[in-house]
Amino acid sequence: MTQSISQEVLQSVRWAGESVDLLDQRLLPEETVYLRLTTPHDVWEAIRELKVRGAPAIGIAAAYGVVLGILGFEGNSKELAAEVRNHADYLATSRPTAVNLFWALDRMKAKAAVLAESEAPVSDAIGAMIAEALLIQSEDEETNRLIGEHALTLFEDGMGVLTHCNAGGLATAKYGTALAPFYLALERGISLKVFADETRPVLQGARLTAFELQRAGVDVTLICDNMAGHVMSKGWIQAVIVGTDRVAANGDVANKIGTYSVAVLAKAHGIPFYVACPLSTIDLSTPTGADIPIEERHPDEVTAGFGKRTAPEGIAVYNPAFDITPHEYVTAIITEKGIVKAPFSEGLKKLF
Ligand SMILES: CSC[C@H]1O[C@H](OP(=O)(O)O)[C@H](O)[C@@H]1O
Repeated sequence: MTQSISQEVLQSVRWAGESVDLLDQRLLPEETVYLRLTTPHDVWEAIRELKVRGAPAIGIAAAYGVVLGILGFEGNSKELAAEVRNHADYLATSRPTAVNLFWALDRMKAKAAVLAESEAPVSDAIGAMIAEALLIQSEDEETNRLIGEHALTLFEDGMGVLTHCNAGGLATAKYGTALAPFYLALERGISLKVFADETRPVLQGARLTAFELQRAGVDVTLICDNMAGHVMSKGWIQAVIVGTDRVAANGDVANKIGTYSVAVLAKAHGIPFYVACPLSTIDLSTPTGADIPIEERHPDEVTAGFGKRTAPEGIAVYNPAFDITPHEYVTAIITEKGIVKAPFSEGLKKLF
């Protein structure tokens, strides 16, 4: 059951003791509404319907979704581990591309397995599972701050930086990945001019990145996706930085649809193209971008987004939510452990 409650802090997701408070990002920027989620299905639906979105935020929400499924569980810790696996496997069906969803769920299953081995009393085991989900969220906050520090070394005062989609605080526990350096730059008096692609069809750039950055006081200019090449040709962009939903072992990057086009334009203009992500988004078990499942979403996102029909009824629609940027177009991958440059296969392995 979900209900709306008011909240001051603009945090994408928060554990509330026996429920999850989740910011309904579909309603931003006009409305700030927190939903109170109480079941794993509530969380599954929130992820599927983009009430919560962004790879790390999805993983955090899913971890809490597992916890919601085991509150009050009666049995032993081995039976609890089986219950955790059931809820995790269900939540894993919500969206296919962001590896953080599976990374977080695997981490919760592994924790439950350790607790089962130790034959911990089930009430202690449930407490430990709650603590693990909270740790996933708190670690992500610190990770993003470190990503921001490393990314900021790549930017100079007065630079124009373009970003695509939303890889900010709303997509993570806090700060964001690609947007983290913008917040740090502001704190340190380094002036960056950010250009945010609106990012059709769901407009995460217009509705979320522009909202987040404007609210923080960052110099941000909103552009339509088809303007990226134009602003680059005018010399207004000295770097591009984006988030990602999954980095393959060879450095190929899955990210919001339109990212590949931006990467090709950046290369054509000799502009560095940076990808910011935590290690939890790097998937060494996926060899290349061709092996990353690309989510296809409902045609209405394209033809009737936000309630206004903008195409004829029944028109054929192709609506992939992500695309793959080959590693050849990536200048560097910025993580909490530092900046990785080509050859990515070697550099990424060394992070672990
Ligand atoms: C920091 S991960 C952000 C990443 O997730 C977004 O996808 P979605 O809004 O569909 O969850 C987009 O690809 C962002 O770059």
